[in-house]
Amino acid sequence: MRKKGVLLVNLGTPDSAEVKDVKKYLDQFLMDERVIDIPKFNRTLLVKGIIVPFRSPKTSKLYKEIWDENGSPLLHYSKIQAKLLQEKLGDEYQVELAMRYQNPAIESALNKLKAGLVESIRVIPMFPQYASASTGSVMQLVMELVSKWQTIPPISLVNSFHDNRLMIEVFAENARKHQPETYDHVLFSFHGLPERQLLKCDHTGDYCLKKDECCETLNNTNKFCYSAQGHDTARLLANELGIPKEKYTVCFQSRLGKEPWVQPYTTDVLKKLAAEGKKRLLVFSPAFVADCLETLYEITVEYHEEFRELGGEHVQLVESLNDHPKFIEALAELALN
Ligand SMILES: C=CC1=C(C)c2cc3[nH]c(cc4nc(cc5[nH]c(cc1n2)c(C)c5CCC(=O)O)C(CCC(=O)O)=C4C)c(C)c3C=C
Ligand SMILES: [Fe+2]
Ligand SMILES: [Fe+2]
Repeated sequence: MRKKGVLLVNLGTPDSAEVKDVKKYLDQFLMDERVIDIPKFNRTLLVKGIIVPFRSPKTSKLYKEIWDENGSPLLHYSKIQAKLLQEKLGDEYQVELAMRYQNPAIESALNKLKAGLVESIRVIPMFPQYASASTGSVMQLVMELVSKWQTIPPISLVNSFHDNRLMIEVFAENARKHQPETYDHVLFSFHGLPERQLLKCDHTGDYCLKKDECCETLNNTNKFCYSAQGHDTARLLANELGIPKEKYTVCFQSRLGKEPWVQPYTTDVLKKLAAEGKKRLLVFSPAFVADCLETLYEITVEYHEEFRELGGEHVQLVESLNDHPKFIEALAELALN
């Protein structure tokens, strides 16, 4: 009997925290036309001439802060997720893990599925909210690679799972360990995205960032909008935990460059909350399914220090989905549908 193929794809991480590997990673990542979506000539000058040489030493230092005996947390948890999913789905399935950038490469994972003579392939980009720069990029590369095969099996791609019931339950469960009611305010801090990329997703050209609070409700016009899907995730989590609207803020971190990114920026929100006298913040990072540089360093170290310097006391990260059995169940559901 032929097996069904499942391909989990996360963003990717450098092969090591050393500058040379960080350079390779940033080069491949930021030269992606869906990530830095400007003409190729300008992108090459910007990425190879400025960002990679100047940013890599700094990024390498940050990676060294989170790198442990298991290597990169993102890759470590992704491997565990793939292994647990294989165990859960059993022998009728062949589960492979890939990273969009660096290793394990999508091409080699797809070749393993091809060698396994799978009867179908289900691709799960590991991003709860759809963005062209993450999910879209994974989809494009998978389709490009498979399009060259002689026999193309039935293939299906998960677009997003921002409202996945089990995922919401796991984040809520992880938050309850910290007693959310004891915090002054809750942040749902998503990875940022250039505003330009949000606008490109608006097929009407007249909705996103043109109407007030455009992303705050999810509707037929903005159903694939990263920000609108993020607000939906936050709303579901707040409902699940009984957090009233005035006690939480949706915000966006990790801005790169000088152009406007989706707002409000997490650092501005920290300043506002500190000025209002808030002392203890609970921070969710629901754009990621595993702890990574953005959760373990940017939130846990940088934002914590920044908030304390502003007069606050504590910034507490809600652990990511990582190896939680209920998240593996969520992945199994996504694989089966
Ligand atoms: C939610 C998924 C992600 C989107 C969308 C995304 C967009 C995006 N990212 C950059 C630039 C950088 N991101 C970096 C790290 C990073 N990004 C994501 C996910 C998304 N990025 C993850 C999971 C990580 C961490 C990986 C890890 O190994 O832990 C970095 C590298 C770190 C740094 O130098 O700051 C950059 C750069 C852009 C420009 C962008 C959208 C256009
Ligand atoms: Fe990123
Ligand atoms: Fe919008």
